Amino acid sequence: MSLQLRVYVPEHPLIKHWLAVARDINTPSVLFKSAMTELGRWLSYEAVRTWLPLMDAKVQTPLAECDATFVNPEVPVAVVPILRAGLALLDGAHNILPVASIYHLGLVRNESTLEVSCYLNKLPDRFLPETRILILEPMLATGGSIMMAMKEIASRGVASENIRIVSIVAAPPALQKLSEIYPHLQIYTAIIDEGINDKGYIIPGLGDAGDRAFGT
Ligand SMILES: O=P(O)(O)OC[C@H]1O[C@H](OP(=O)(O)OP(=O)(O)O)[C@H](O)[C@@H]1O
Ligand SMILES: O=c1cc[nH]c(=O)[nH]1
Ligand SMILES: [Mg+2]
Repeated sequence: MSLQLRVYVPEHPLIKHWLAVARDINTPSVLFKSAMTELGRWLSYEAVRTWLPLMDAKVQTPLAECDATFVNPEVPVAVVPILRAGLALLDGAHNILPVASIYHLGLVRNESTLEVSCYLNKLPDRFLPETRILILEPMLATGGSIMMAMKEIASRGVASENIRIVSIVAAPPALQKLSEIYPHLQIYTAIIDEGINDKGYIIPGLGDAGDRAFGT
């Protein structure tokens, strides 16, 4: 597979640990949800590292004035969780980006055909072009869901350079589709797995992320 897009798998002990917890079939739903929250937190932390716009300023400490650097409050930051499973990453992501706006996008695969349909779209009509958008999509499998999400977001005026994806398990078919259309997109994932089975599940993956996070 030739990949032009940039896929980052951060070498971080907490990411490895929570991925192992999430993968384990014996992990109960309540702990699975915690693992997803932690993965959402640490992968979002890595994803915003070179992406949040900064602003130089001066601050007065109790003792003296000094140079300071803030996150520029004039550049909007948005988080788009792909329901349902993306909701499980939201607490962690929102924890490090507390002023971000949250725009929910509800997508579901037909379990037989794997066709994706949209049942909830709370995206605005347009984003300001400089808006930084973090998409939370834990499973990149066939790529049908993330391609629909990217199309909806990009058509609202944001270049793919300003979009980053946080995923937990990414599979080659989804990465291939993304790279063909969005070569400058950056993806932060806990692991790249070997492939998908004939039912569209990632192998070894972690099973159905939505069902496991919500106990259904
Ligand atoms: O790359 P794809 O083949 O499109 O698969 C990925 C999608 O599959 C799951 O959603 P699902 O349809 O199971 O909905 P859920 O999150 O509500 O469980 C997962 O949460 C992703 O959104
Ligand atoms: O393995 C997979 C693939 C798609 N969606 C999931 O929740 N798990
Ligand atoms: Mg599901």
